[in-house]
Amino acid sequence: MHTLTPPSCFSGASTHRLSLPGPIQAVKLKPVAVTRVRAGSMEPGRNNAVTSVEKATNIRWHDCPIRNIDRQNLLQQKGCVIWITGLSGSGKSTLACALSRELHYRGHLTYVLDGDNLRHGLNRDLSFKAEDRAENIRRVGEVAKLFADAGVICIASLISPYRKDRDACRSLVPQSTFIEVFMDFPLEICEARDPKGLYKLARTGKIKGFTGTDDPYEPPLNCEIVLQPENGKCPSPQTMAEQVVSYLQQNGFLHS
Ligand SMILES: Nc1ncnc2c1ncn2[C@@H]1O[C@H](COP(=O)(O)OS(=O)(=O)O)[C@@H](OP(=O)(O)O)[C@H]1O
Ligand SMILES: Nc1ncnc2c1ncn2[C@@H]1O[C@H](COP(=O)(O)OP(=O)(O)O)[C@@H](O)[C@H]1O
Repeated sequence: MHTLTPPSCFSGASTHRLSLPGPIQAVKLKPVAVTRVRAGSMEPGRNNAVTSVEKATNIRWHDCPIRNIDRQNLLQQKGCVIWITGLSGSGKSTLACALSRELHYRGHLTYVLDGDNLRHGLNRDLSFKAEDRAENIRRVGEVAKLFADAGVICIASLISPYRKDRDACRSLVPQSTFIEVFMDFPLEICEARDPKGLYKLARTGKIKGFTGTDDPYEPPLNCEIVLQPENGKCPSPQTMAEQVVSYLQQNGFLHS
């Protein structure tokens, strides 16, 4: 059982008192100026729901008295983004689940953002061309940032083939809270697994632009954790999950 400490932003600040919810007062909203994207600027063939979005201006950040540090104290952990990248079939989803389970059993709150799953909803409008992959990664990076800010250990598992897209996600969160994990397993291993039969379809030309066969994958140059075969054998998902948990422990993400 944790003791609730007052939110950090309240200490010594008599003007900042936590008030109990009272009657809701009507707030008169000022009109928000919008910049409309001209119809002519819409890209044909692309999802115009994205390109025609009205960009709001005159918007201000609204701070909330309960902050990240307060949520961290409550959860006894430091929110972070564990970004698992690698080829299809390299074991990203398997590791994400093993890690989530391992941390959950140790009493930590996690959430998995899996590329395949998100393409059923949030990212259902995106294809696999480079700009859509970039948008896919950008959106997941933003969602992961919110989870981490909520104090959650957010595990994102996506191919995320482009270095600049991954680096852009890294830059969204406080330094050291983005932990990039590279599934450094050669194409031959991933292709031999081929659990969804996608490599086979790609090799026979039935899928175009498949990562690793006819689309690029840029390995990280300087990531936090590299997982590789050992003595020609792939470590078990449990062993790899424990390696990531050790990193989290050693770097102060797990308070208890
Ligand atoms: N052309 C092409 N290239 C790569 N992958 C493909 C493609 N078409 C479909 N799939 C399936 O989509 C899954 C990858 O989705 P991601 O969102 O992780 O991809 S990306 O990060 O935007 O590159 C990927 O899942 P994983 O096998 O789990 O990686 C594939 O099952
Ligand atoms: N460490 C591992 N050792 C052996 N097989 C694995 C390992 N990790 C994953 N697999 C198997 O490899 C296949 C691909 O794993 P998956 O997690 O779906 O990869 P990805 O999400 O990168 O596409 C699955 O059939 C899975 O059971």
